[in-house]
Amino acid sequence: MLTIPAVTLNDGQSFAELGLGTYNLRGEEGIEAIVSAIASGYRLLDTAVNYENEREVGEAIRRADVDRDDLIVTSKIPGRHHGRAEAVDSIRGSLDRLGLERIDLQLIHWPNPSVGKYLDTWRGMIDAREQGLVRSIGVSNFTEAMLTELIQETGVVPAVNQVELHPYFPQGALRAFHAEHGIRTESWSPLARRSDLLAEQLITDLAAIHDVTPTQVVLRWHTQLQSTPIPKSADADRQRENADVFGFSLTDEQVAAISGLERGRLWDGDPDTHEEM
Ligand SMILES: NC(=O)C1=CN([C@@H]2O[C@H](COP(=O)(O)OP(=O)(O)OC[C@H]3O[C@@H](n4cnc5c(N)ncnc54)[C@H](OP(=O)(O)O)[C@@H]3O)[C@@H](O)[C@H]2O)C=CC1
Ligand SMILES: O=C(O)C(=O)[C@@H](O)[C@H](O)C(=O)CO
Repeated sequence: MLTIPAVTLNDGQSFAELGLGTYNLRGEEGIEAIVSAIASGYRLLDTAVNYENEREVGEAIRRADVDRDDLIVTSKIPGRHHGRAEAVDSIRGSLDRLGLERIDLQLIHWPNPSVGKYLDTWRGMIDAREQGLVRSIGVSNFTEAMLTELIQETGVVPAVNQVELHPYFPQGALRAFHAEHGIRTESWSPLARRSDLLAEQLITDLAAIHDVTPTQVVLRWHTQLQSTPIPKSADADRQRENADVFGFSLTDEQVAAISGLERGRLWDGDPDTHEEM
C-alpha cells in the first residue's frame, strides 16, 4: 500500500498531500472505485452535496478496511444552501447521507457573489465546527478579495481553498496569498480533466527523464507547489499511478517550466461570475 504524506492545516489538523476526487463516481461502480482507492492508500476523499454521491462515499468507507478516523472526508455546501442556519442544516444532511458523525473538512462549494450570502454561510460553518459537526472548515473557488472579507469579518482563516489549478492555470498570485495567510491550497481538475495536458511535449520529456508517467509529472508538480491535488480516477491502476508521486522530485527549473504552460482556465469557471446552485 502507498503512503501519502500528510501536512498540518492552520487549525492543527492533519491533511493529505494528495486525495481522491469523486465527481461522477456513483452507484455500485463508484463505491468499488472509492474502496479500491482507499485500499491503494488514499485517505482524503472529496465529495459534495452536488455530486449526489455522499451515500456512495459513506458506503465505501464502511466497506474499506481502514479505521474511519484515518480518513479525511470532505464535503461541500451548494449554492442553494447558503445562509447561516441553512449551512448547518446542509451539513446535517451531508452527515446523514454519509452515515458519519463528523465531516473532516467542510467547504463552501462556490461563493455565488451575486447572491451575497457567502459570509453568512461562513458564519454557519463556524457554528457547525463549534457544534462538533465538522473538524476543519474551508472554502472553494474563493478569490483573494472574498478570503480577505471572511478573515476580516470573522477572524477565522479558512483552512483550505480548493480551486481550479493545473499547469494551464497555475494560480500564482492566489497561491502566494494562501501562503501568506496559512491557507492550504487544494487543486481541482489537477490533470486539467486530462485534455491535451498529458501529451504536452514538456510533460512527456520530463516523464522520460524521471522514468515516470506524464500524469505523475503533473501531480508531483502540484505537491511541489504545496498544493493538494485530488485527481479523479475510476480505475484502480490509474489511482495507484496517481498516488505514487512521492518517490522522485522535479527541480525548481522543471517546476517553473511546467508553470510556464499557463494559458487560462479550462472553462469559464471564474468565481466572480460563475455561480452554481
Ligand atoms: N470545487 C470545485 O468546484 C470542483 C471540484 N472538483 C473536484 O476535483 C476532482 C478532480 O477533478 P476532475 O474535474 O474530476 O478532473 P481531473 O483533472 O482529476 O481528471 C479526471 C479525468 O482524468 C482521467 N484520469 C485520471 N487519472 C488518469 C491517468 N493516470 N491517466 C490518464 N487519465 C487519467 C480520468 O479518467 P478515469 O476515471 O477513467 O481514470 C478522468 O477522465 C473532482 O472529482 C472533484 O472531486 C472538480 C471540479 C470543480
Ligand atoms: O465538480 C465540481 O465540484 C463542480 O463544481 C462541477 O460542477 C464543475 O463546476 C463542473 O464540472 C462544471 O462543468
